[in-house]
Amino acid sequence: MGKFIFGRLHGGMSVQTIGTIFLILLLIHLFRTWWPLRRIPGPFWAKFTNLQRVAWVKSGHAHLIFQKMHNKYGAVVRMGPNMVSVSDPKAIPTIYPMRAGVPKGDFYTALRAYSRKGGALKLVFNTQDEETTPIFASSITKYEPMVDDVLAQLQKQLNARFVKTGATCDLGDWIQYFAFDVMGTMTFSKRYGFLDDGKDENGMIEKIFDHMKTAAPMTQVPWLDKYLYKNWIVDAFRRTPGLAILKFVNQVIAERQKSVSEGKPAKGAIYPEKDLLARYLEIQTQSPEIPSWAATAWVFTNVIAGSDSVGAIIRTTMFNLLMHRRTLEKLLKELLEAQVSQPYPTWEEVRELPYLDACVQEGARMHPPFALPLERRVPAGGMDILGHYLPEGTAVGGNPYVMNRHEATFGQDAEIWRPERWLDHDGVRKKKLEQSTLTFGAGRRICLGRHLGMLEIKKCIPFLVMNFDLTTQQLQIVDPHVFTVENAWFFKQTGFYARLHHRGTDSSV
Ligand code: HEM
Repeated sequence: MGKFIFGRLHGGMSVQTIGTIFLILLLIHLFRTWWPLRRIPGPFWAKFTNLQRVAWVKSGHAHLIFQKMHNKYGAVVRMGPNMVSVSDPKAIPTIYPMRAGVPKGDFYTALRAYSRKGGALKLVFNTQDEETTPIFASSITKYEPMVDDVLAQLQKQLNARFVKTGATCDLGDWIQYFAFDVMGTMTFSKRYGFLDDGKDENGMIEKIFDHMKTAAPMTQVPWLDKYLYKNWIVDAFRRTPGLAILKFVNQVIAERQKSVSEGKPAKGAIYPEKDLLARYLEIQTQSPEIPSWAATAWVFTNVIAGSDSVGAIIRTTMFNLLMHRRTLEKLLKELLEAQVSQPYPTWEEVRELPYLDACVQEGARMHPPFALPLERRVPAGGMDILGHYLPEGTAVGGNPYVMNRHEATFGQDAEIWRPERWLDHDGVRKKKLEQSTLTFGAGRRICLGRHLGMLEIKKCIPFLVMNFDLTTQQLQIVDPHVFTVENAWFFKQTGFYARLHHRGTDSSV
C-alpha cells in the first residue's frame, strides 16, 4: 500500500492507463467474439455471451424460447457467440450426415456422469468419438416376451389399485414405471420394481432428472463444467446426482460378471442369456479392442436414454388421445377391426397398423423427449447452412421440439395434434415427414434403440386402449390444466391423472 500513490502505481503505470488497457483488451475480445458469426441474425446478447442460453435452460422452458427466437429471427439463428440453431428440416442431411466428419459438439461432454476414480464417464450417446457405437441386436422380436411380462405386471397393478377401487390414477407415473421396468428387464433381466411397489422407492427416476437438471445448463457452457462440477475438489464436497446411477449400474454389471465367472445363474435374472447386458459382455469378450468402460457406458445409456424417452412418447400420445376422443375412437376401431390379441397385442399385429403408427409418430413429433439443439461441430472447411456460411468449429444443431414444428414442412397446424397428417396413400409424404423429424436424432448418430423403443410404445398404447374403457367418459383426464412439462434436455411431464374402468375383455379383474 505504501508503494501505491492515488492514481499511480509507484514507478509504474497510472490506474487510468491500466483501465484503458483493460478496456481496449475487452473491446478486442468482444470484437473477436462477435466477428466470426456476425452475419447470422440473433438476439443481441447472444453475440457476446452464452449466459443467456444458460438462463433459458434453467427456466425449464428452453424449447419455447428457442421456438420464439426462430419465429423472430428466421431459420438460422445465432444463439451464442459460437452457437447457431437451425429450425428448417432441410438442413438435417448437412448437419447430421451419415458419413463421419461432423462430430458431436462439446454440449455432450456436460452430460457425462463424474466419479473421482473414473473421471467423466463417456456414454454411447455423449461420446464425441464417431467410431464408438454399439451393435444392438438386429432382431427386436426376441425382446417381445420381456415387454409382455412387464405389461402383465402393469395390468395387475392398474386393475388392483385403480379399476377395482375407483381411485384416481397418476397415469403419467405408471407409464414411466412401465418404461423403466421394461428397460431394466431388457437390459439386465430385472425389473427395477417400480411397478411392483407403485413408486420410485429409491428415487432413481428423480435422480436421473436431477442429473439432467444439473447437467443441462452446463451443456451451454461446457468449458465451465469442469470447474463447477467435474473435478475432485468439487466432488469431495458435492456429489453429482449422476453418481448414484453410476453406482447402481456398476453393481449390476459386477453381479453379472461374478455369476458368469462362477458359472452360476445370475441372481433374480429372468432372461440372463438373452438380455442386452449379456450381449454387451459377449461383444466385449469377442473384441478386446473395445474399451473396458464400454459395458458400463452401454448399460448406463439404456438406463438414462432408453426409459424416460419411451415414457415421454407413450404419455404424450395417450394424453392427446384422451384429449381428442375422436382420434381415440378411430384408433380403437382400427384395433378392433384388426382383431389384435388381448390382453397383449403382438408386435406382428400392431407394427404396421396405419392409424396407430400415425398416432405414435404424432406423439413423437409433438413432444420429442430430448429438447435442446443436438449440437455438432462444424468441420474444417466450414459448412453452408441454408445460404449461411458457418466457419470451422461453430456449434450447430436443431432443437427437435422446434424442427418438428416447422410449418412449411408439417403444415400450418403444426402446433396441434392431428395424426392424420401422417396418413397418405403412396407413402411419399409420410417418408418426407419422417425424414424431417428430429425426435430420434439423424444421420450417423441417430438413436440406436429406436426400434426397441417402438416395440414398447406400439405394444403399450394398444394394451391401454383395448383393456381400459376409453370409448365412453369412463377413463377421464381429471384436469388437463395440471399436465405440465419441464425441459432439462430431458422432458419431465407431470400431472397426467386419469380414472380407469374395466373394458370388459380382461378376465383377470
Ligand atoms: C423411443 C424413444 C427414444 C427416443 C425419442 C430416443 C431419442 C434419442 C436421441 C435424440 C438420441 C441422440 C441423438 C443425438 O444426440 O444426436 C438418442 C441416442 C441414443 N439412444 Fe435413443 N431414444 C429412444 C429410445 C432409446 C432406447 C429404448 C434405447 C436403448 C435400448 C436408446 C439408445 C440410444 C443410444 C445407444 C443412443 C446413442 C447413439 C449414438 O450416439 O451413436 N434410445 N436417442
